[in-house]
Amino acid sequence: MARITLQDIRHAYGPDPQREEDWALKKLTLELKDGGAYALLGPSGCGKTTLLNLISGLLAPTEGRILFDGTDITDASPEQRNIAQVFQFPVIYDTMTVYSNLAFPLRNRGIGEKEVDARVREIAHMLELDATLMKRASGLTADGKQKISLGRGLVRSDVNVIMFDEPLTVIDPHLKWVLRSKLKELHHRIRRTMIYVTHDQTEALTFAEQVVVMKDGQIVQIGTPIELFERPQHTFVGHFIGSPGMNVLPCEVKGGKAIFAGNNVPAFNAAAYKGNGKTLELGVRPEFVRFAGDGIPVDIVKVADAGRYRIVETRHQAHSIKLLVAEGAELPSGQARLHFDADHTQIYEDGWMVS
Ligand SMILES: Nc1ncnc2c1ncn2[C@@H]1O[C@H](COP(=O)(O)OP(=O)(O)OP(=O)(O)O)[C@@H](O)[C@H]1O
Repeated sequence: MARITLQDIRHAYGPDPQREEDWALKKLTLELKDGGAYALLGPSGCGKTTLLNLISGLLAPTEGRILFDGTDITDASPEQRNIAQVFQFPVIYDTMTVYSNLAFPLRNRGIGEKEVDARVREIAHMLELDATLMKRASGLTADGKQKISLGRGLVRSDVNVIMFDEPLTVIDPHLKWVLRSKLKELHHRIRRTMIYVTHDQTEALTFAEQVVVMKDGQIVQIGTPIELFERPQHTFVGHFIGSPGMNVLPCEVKGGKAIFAGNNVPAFNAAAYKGNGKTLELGVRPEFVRFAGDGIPVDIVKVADAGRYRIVETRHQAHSIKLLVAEGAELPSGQARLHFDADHTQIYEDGWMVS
């Protein structure tokens, strides 16, 4: 296991990067704790795979250093870094049995058969592969084959880090949630440093203790699922995480008070605003908006059933504001007034939360 440090890392694929957009990964410093469960989360093209490949050694950074437990491994090969990787698609030997596939990474390192057998059976049991252990891998479904890939990634106990790159893509939707929770459980049991790359917020939030949210080659926030929900440091995090995402509304701040379309809106960090950023916005998640006797006047434009609650879309002038209302709770019709929970209403300056 290892603590992973990325020091002033930057990466460009082309030669001679000049402009900001030439960098696939903008300058970042990041420390991943020994034994932590991390997710790299962000939309396609934000730099997740680039970051993962820099850690695994498939790519050499244009700038900066990478350390494992304080030792500089920037120039070390992927083999020297001692990493296990699970990819989007199964990487297995079709002609071998499930058992031999799982045993392979261990036998390859000269581990004794007694230990091989114990590890293989333990991992197979965790992944519910016991019944198929002596079957040929070729006979398994795509789900089953990907479980073998996961098992091969998890079976060694001497790796510095286990990396998962969108590992559940080929998994049937109904099995996805089973494996998501299984991986979390596995992390609790084996406590290896794990990095999980995904663009799916549910996967990231279920698996990780710390989620690294990325956008345009930059890290916009690192936090626990609760921190990302309660205190998005950037409007992008507010939008990207949550369903529906955070309401982001234009505002002004005067004398330490936020004003949205002529309405005073208490916001927990309004008094901290001192700058003169180009864009000022307030953010409040639909979970922290409620109907009230007085407050911002709105028209109700749409109600969508989402199971245990309804998503109500309202409009104030040209601005859409969404809120969640519990199933069975009474809904006003036509017009209503909204109250934002001040502790969960925050001001953003040029996209970043004012602090
Ligand atoms: N081999 C390459 N050569 C040139 N540019 C690349 C290369 N690989 C990635 N890029 C560019 O670097 C940026 C980051 O890509 P990266 O694959 O790291 O993003 P990602 O978040 O993993 O996306 P996805 O989820 O689609 O895999 C993108 O603009 C991409 O076009």
